[in-house]
Amino acid sequence: MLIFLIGMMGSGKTTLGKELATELNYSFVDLDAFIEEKEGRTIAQIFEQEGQERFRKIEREALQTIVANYKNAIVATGGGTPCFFDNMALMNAGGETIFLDVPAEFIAQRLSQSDLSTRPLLAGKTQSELFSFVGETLAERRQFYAQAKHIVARPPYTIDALLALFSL
Ligand SMILES: Nc1ncnc2c1ncn2[C@@H]1O[C@H](COP(=O)(O)OP(=O)(O)OP(=O)(O)O)[C@@H](O)[C@H]1O
Ligand SMILES: O=C(O)C1=C[C@@H](O)[C@@H](O)[C@H](O)C1
Ligand SMILES: [Mg+2]
Repeated sequence: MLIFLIGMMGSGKTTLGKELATELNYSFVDLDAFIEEKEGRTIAQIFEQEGQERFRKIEREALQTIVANYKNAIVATGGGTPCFFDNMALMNAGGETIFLDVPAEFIAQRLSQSDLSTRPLLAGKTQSELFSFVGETLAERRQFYAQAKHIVARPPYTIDALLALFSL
């Protein structure tokens, strides 16, 4: 089974995805890391050198490669992945999708304690800009995220909550 974790930057896709893969003895694929390895440069460099539009095409192709080549894997997607092309339909057809619906205030709080320079959409933002950006972006993206087959909408955001979705 392929399980895609979706949600905003900072919702915990990478952190929870790694734990879930270990628990299920599945492979773990982080879409951002997969792209960085394939391209030989960081996400920030891709944005800087070629812009977001090109990044979204690279991201779409990487997602197609993963759907075609992995069988039992947890895939932590990028925060924007569900919102471009028909990526949501591709993931729903290829496996199970789980939206980590973490409130904007939690996310902004977590992100404010992390390194923003690796996240090009957040780099250089002040604390108050970060809080408004997260709130507004989540509101815009919700229509895409909400197409997930499963939604974890309240704490605790733990792997037990994810395992319970599949009665595992
Ligand atoms: N359940 C949690 N409780 C508290 N903090 C958490 C939790 N999950 C993740 N974090 C922290 O939040 C930050 C972002 O988590 P993580 O990198 O897993 O998010 P992400 O969804 O993969 O984000 P991105 O889309 O930017 O890759 C990290 O600093 C992580 O330690
Ligand atoms: O939310 C987003 O649009 C992004 C999230 C990250 O995972 C990266 O994919 C990139 O920084 C863009
Ligand atoms: Mg991540």
